[in-house]
Amino acid sequence: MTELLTAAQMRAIEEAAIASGAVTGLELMERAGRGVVEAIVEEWPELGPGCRAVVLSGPGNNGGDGFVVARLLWEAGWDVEVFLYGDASRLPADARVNYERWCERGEVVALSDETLFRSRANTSADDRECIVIDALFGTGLSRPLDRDVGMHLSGTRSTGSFAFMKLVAVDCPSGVCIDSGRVLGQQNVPTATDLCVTFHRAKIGHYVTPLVDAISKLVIVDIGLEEDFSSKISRIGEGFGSMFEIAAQGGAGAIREEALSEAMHGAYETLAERDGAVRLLEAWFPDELGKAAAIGGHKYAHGHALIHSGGVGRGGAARMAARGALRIGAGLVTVGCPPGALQENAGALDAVMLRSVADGEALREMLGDARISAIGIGPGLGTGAREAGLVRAVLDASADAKRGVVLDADALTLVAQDESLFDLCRSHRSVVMTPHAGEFARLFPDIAKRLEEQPMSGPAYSKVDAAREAAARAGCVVLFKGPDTVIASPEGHCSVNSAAYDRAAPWLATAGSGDVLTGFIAGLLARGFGPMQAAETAAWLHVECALSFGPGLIAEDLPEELPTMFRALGV
Ligand SMILES: NC(=O)C1=CN([C@@H]2O[C@H](COP(=O)(O)OP(=O)(O)OC[C@H]3O[C@@H](n4cnc5c(N)ncnc54)[C@H](OP(=O)(O)O)[C@@H]3O)[C@@H](O)[C@H]2O)[C@@H](O)CC1
Ligand SMILES: [K+]
Repeated sequence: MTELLTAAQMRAIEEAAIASGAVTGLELMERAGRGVVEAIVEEWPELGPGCRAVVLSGPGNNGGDGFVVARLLWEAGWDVEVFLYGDASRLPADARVNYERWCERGEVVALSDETLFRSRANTSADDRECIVIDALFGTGLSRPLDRDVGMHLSGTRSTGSFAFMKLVAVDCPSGVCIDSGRVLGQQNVPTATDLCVTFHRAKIGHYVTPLVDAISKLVIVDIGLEEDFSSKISRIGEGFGSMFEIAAQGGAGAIREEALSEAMHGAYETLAERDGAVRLLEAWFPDELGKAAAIGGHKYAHGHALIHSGGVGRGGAARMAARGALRIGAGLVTVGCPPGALQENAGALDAVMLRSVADGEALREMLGDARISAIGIGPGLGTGAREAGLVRAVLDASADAKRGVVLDADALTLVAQDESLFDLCRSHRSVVMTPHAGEFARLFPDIAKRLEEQPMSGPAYSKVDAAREAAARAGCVVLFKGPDTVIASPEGHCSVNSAAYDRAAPWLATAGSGDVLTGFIAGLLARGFGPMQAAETAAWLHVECALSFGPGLIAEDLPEELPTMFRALGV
């Protein structure tokens, strides 16, 4: 599990590293540029001397990285053209040094339609492979791109004149706010990018839509910023300014590392409770899985999950959820259904038990059994008055009990329709809501609207912000679904479970896969996992199971893949 950074956190890490005297900005820029070139060579080993590169550099340090890339490719025998958007005399110091180093080797052309067109015209008479390096803007983008710059960038993409064109973004595709993954201004889709090379750590925007959908491959280059040092700072967030002031008082000239770490420690202590970090659930294994598996004894020691089903002909979703809850390790799982659906369910269930539950009253009575340690309700449920009564009973009868509840699908629609149910969620200690985008908009219409508004300045409001705000408002863990699932707790803890890049599993978008996720969460809640932990672990395993099974997956395969996963994980 790693932390995703914001642009401000990344800047703070770089500034602190430079201020500590451990490294200079120029060295970091050299390492960044070298990292981009190495990533290009690794991605396209067939390219090399004689190939063409068009470098688009911007007015800040992202442009500086571009000049380094230009020089290193040129030294490797590539045919390099460099365009600058902005005024060379106003480049920041390190970018300026690299601009001058490039000028000893080649020309810098002012970026315009006309100059770029001339380059393209050359290319069309020339069928050599070409790489375009987007080093216009990185983490310093503060406002929308001028229309013409946006056109230059998307123009390189849409032109037919490049024989073999690959677009490589330095740090991030230009025009995107890296905190949110959203484009500033009117153009609302980031330019499709073949390879994005970022530095030290991925940023939040790399893992959420729309940016995550626009990048084919993300490479993270280690530019030597020390791990421990940065993990402390990334937690500090906004406290960094004052921390730096404290540290600066500690010495004349260069800030000593001891003073810095002391100041960091102080700031960390003050801000630890807020924990603004966003975790990426990738290549991650929750220790709790192993610990919980080690509990021996009676089946009740592993919890009892109740999954509530809809009426006749609507029970498949609950049965799949129940199978998920059982496979993930709940000691017992019961499907509760209306009396009329008993026969249908009985014919389709074996290890999962079955109970007839007529209405909310009957459910309340059943929940007098404190051994029922988790409930999943919503998939295939229906949205009538009887079903609203069931959801009310679940929330009422579980608020004081140590019982986790997962609300999904129709249960979320019912909560969105009835403020008194929403209030019950707020007063409950362990509810997990699992909305997809449509359900999210029904539950939190104003938040969804804010997420849709086109941002004009950064940092823009992101899916992470939306999930956090929703969780705080609902007093529940909110698992906001998608290939970029964001999970947030009311206390502000937040993680992203990505199904992108190396974990892309498009076949997971199959009917019923969300129902299985509900079952996974309910099963883990039954086993005693806390709501955040259950949601994170279930979401992570859900993608792992899909990756392990591969294409052709249907929802029923997901629970059946868990034993393979557990064996691979050594659980
Ligand atoms: N720091 C380090 O040590 C390292 C940094 N590294 C690299 O630096 C990058 C960050 O550099 P950066 O902070 O200079 O920001 P960058 O994205 O180049 O742009 C800032 C400039 O653009 C301007 N500007 C903004 N929006 C604009 C717009 N819409 N249209 C026009 N202008 C606009 C803005 O002007 P202003 O907003 O101040 O008016 C400012 O002049 C980072 O992504 C990474 O690639 C690596 O080398 C590793 C070491
Ligand atoms: K860029």
